[in-house]
Parts: sequence; C-alpha cells; structure tokens
Amino acid sequence: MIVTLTANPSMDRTVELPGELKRGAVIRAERAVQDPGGKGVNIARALKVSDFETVAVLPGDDEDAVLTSLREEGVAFTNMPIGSPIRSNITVVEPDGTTTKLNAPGEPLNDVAQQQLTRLLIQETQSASWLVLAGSLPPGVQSDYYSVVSRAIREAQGENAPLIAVDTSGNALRDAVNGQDGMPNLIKPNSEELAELVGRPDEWQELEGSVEQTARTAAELVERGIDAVLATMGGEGAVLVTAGGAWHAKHAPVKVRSTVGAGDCSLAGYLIAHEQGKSPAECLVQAVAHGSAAASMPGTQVPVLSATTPEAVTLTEINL
Ligand SMILES: O=P(O)(O)OC[C@@]1(O)O[C@H](CO)[C@@H](O)[C@@H]1O
Repeated sequence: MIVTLTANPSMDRTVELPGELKRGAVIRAERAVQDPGGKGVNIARALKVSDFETVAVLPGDDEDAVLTSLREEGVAFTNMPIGSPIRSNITVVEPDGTTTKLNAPGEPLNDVAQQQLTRLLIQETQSASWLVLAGSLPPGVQSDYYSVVSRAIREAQGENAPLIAVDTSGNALRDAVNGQDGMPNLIKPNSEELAELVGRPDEWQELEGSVEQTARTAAELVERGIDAVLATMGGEGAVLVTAGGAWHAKHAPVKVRSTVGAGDCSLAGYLIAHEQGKSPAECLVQAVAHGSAAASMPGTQVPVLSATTPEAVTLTEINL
C-alpha cells in the first residue's frame, strides 16, 4: 500500500484558451475543467485508477470540494480539518500547449496541525510499502518538515518502515536530502531542481539538454546515499540512476494537452512498476509511459495503467 502526503493540496482549475494568452485582456476560454490536485493527491489518484492500494493524507475540511471530488473518484483519504477552504491553483493552456500556472500559497498550518498531520501519517503507514511526501509546504511550515516526518515514521515503524519518496522543490527538497535525518529512498527532481540540489543552479539548461550530464549529476546524489534518483527531462523523457546503474528512457512523441501533473504520474508509474516487482529500468520505462500518457490528457487527469504505452518507450543504458 502506498501512502501519499500532500501538505498543500489544491483544487486545480484548468482553462484552455482559443488563442495566445494576452496580458491585461478578457479572454473567453474554450473549455474549463477542475480536478482535485496537489502532487500527492495526483499520485494517489493515478494509483487508484489502476487499482493499486493507496491512501492520500491531506489537510482539508470534510465537505471541501477537493475531498468531495476524491470521494467521487473513489480515492481513499485521511484528512485533517483546517477550518478554511483548500487553495485553488489556476492553469492556462494555449493552443500550442504552452502552459502557465498560477499557484496560491495555500492555507497555513500551525505547529499543532503539523504534529497532528505527522501522527496521522504514523497511523496510516503501519503497513505501507511506500510513503510519498509530495508538493510544496504551506505557509507556517518549516522547510525541514519532510525530513522531520521521515525521521518520525522511521522511528515509529522501525524495521517495517515504508520506503520514502520525496517529490518537492526549493528549500523543502534541499532540506529533505541534507542527510541529517537520513536520506529519502527516491527523489524525482526536474533539471532545475537537480541543478539546485548539487549547488550549481546555473547548470539547469545544460542538464535539460544532456542525458549524460543529467545522469552524472544524479549520480552525485546517489553517492550521498539516495537509493534512486528519477530525473525528469520534460519531452526528453527521464533518467534513472541507482547504485546499480543508470538508464535513459524516452517515449515516442505525443500530442501534449497539459503537462500539469505529468511528473506526478511519472512517479506513480515508477511506484506501480516497483510494486509489481519490476527492475529499476522497467520502473523507469513505466514512469515515462505514465508521464507521456498524462501529458496527452487535459487538465490534471490521470491515465489508467492499461492505457499507457511502455512499448513506445526507448530505453538506453548509460555508462557513467
Ligand atoms: O504548489 P505545489 O505544491 O508545488 O504544486 C501544486 C501543483 O502545481 O502540483 C500539481 C502538479 O504537479 C498540481 O496538481 C498542483 O496545482
């Protein structure tokens, strides 16, 4: 069973425009959709739609629209009431696929709420194989929260502790991999996040354009004690580096409808293959197949495993 934590969930509102986005104009959208969101929520939705057991842990009131949508989708969740509505994040999609995202800061969580959330996670992860800590941290939460949660879970569950995946950015990611509270088992940075993590933020564009350099940079993090680094490269696919090897995988081109949530689905694909006992390279292939399928769907919709096309993914081993 896979437990996800979304400390800063959202209602994702996506509008598709008939033409280019013009600043300052009133634009009539062609289509508008809304989906429950936040990275851990998306991962749980992607797992559930393919019948993998999952629980999404998140702050939010029982009657909040995000939780109502999760109930409708049949996604199991445990929520912690906060007395205010979950934030709305807006995505604007232009006909050429250009996506502009406006993310709200989210509802603050005080110390008591953070401790309560950690306690909920300890309860929910008693028989979990993975815990996924995903997305930004809301106002009031220190950037080392994922590190603190990881330590609490590992102390509470001992030998039965789940593997921990972290999918976040900025200081929350930096602090999650500083090693003081142990390393995550898996991280999923994009090129920008990877460059920042190794302390060379200016290198991100080079990383995005070079599979070998991405793999070498990810390997630096594996040397620091992370089991697996799944580095996503947008349309160029993804690189996986573990102590046992490095691989690049790329899907045949697809018509992109919305890239929002594609990274979350990549991680879901990786976890699905891992739950099925597949090899690291096969987990990478499924990650890329899931990410591509998600990018070809509107809004933050998630693909079912049977609709993904791992056979359209080219896998290459990288010699470091
Ligand atoms: O503001 P955060 O927490 O970094 O990201 C939130 C978010 O952009 O991530 C998901 C896509 O990955 C969306 O569902 C959601 O709106």
